[in-house]
Amino acid sequence: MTARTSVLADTACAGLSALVTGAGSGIGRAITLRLVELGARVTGLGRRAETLAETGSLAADRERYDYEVCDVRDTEAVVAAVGRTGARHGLGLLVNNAGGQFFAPATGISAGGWRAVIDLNLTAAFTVTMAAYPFLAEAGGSVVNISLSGVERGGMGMAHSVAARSGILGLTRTLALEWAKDGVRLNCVGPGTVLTSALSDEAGRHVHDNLVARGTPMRRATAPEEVAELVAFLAGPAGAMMTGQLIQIDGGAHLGPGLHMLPEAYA
Ligand SMILES: CCCCCCC/C=C/C(=O)SCCNC(=O)CCNC(=O)[C@H](O)C(C)(C)COP(=O)(O)OP(=O)(O)OC[C@H]1O[C@@H](n2cnc3c(N)ncnc32)[C@H](O)[C@@H]1OP(=O)(O)O
Ligand SMILES: NC(=O)C1=CN([C@@H]2O[C@H](COP(=O)(O)OP(=O)(O)OC[C@H]3O[C@@H](n4cnc5c(N)ncnc54)[C@H](OP(=O)(O)O)[C@@H]3O)[C@@H](O)[C@H]2O)C=CC1
Repeated sequence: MTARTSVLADTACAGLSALVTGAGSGIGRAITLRLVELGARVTGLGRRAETLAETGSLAADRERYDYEVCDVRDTEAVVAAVGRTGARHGLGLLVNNAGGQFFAPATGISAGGWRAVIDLNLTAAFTVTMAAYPFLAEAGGSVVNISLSGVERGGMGMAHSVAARSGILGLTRTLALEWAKDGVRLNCVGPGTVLTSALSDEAGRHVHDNLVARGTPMRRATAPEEVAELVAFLAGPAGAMMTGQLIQIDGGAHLGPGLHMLPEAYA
């Protein structure tokens, strides 16, 4: 079965100003393109100008997209980029999507490797969210943090990343409580296997042979556009009473054998 992803009204995000980290590829690009298509204006963040610009060339309306080159692990750069974006356009939605990790058993993760993944997947999201807060509070906006399917059960080969994303879940729920008074909502979306080139490059055949065929009860990958539709839903009026949630979009992977990055998990 293939994915039918476009279910929202054409103007579902009209008037929304959004910031998407990692907008130059994969899931972040799909989210950006869908938000623009639904009427939002989006600033993309990432380290590579070329890929960020390419996202703009694919957008339904290039006038409603711009980008900032910024390493989200660089606090000063984040504060400046988010400040410029908020001052220019306001901020009704932040999507913390930039992230990633290498796959290794915990015994293969050095102190430096641990730090790199925690910095990218936990600390950077905290930094971006804090920089965005004044603008989100002004707009009564929301945050969507891109997490992992099965983050609450664990995943072999992902100790650093699961630890970071579990931290994000705790942060999401705590800020959902603290910022409800400002009308700011925060949610997590946990994709299962999404066939982006980043994943294929890192995991090769393991993706189809194990993650999809054995780890996913519905036996297919999640399309990036399906993740994008869910993010748009959460950002718009239909999501107005949803906060502090983790929504898994993974074909049931978190209920079945789960997704693991060490092939021995499926032996
Ligand atoms: C609950 C389970 C769910 C499972 C399903 C979820 C499937 C998930 C899919 C995805 O996330 S798709 C995206 C996949 N692609 C990526 O994730 C690639 C992204 N990688 C990166 O962004 C970077 O490699 C990094 C991980 C952020 C590291 O970047 P950095 O520039 O900081 O790296 P380095 O300076 O090169 O190295 C820092 C440190 O890390 C060690 N290291 C790097 N790679 C490996 C490796 N393959 N194995 C072991 N260690 C590694 C490196 O040696 C350095 O450590 P020290 O030398 O300082 O000790
Ligand atoms: N693909 C999958 O199956 C799944 C993915 N995820 C998560 O979804 C998110 C997107 O993944 P996916 O689209 O597959 O992967 P990609 O590698 O395509 O996307 C990651 C994006 O983040 C950006 N990025 C990485 N590091 C930094 C940084 N330090 N500063 C700014 N931007 C950065 C990259 O751009 P640039 O290099 O230009 O900076 C890139 O555009 C990640 O958090 C990933 O872990 C979760 C579950 C499953």
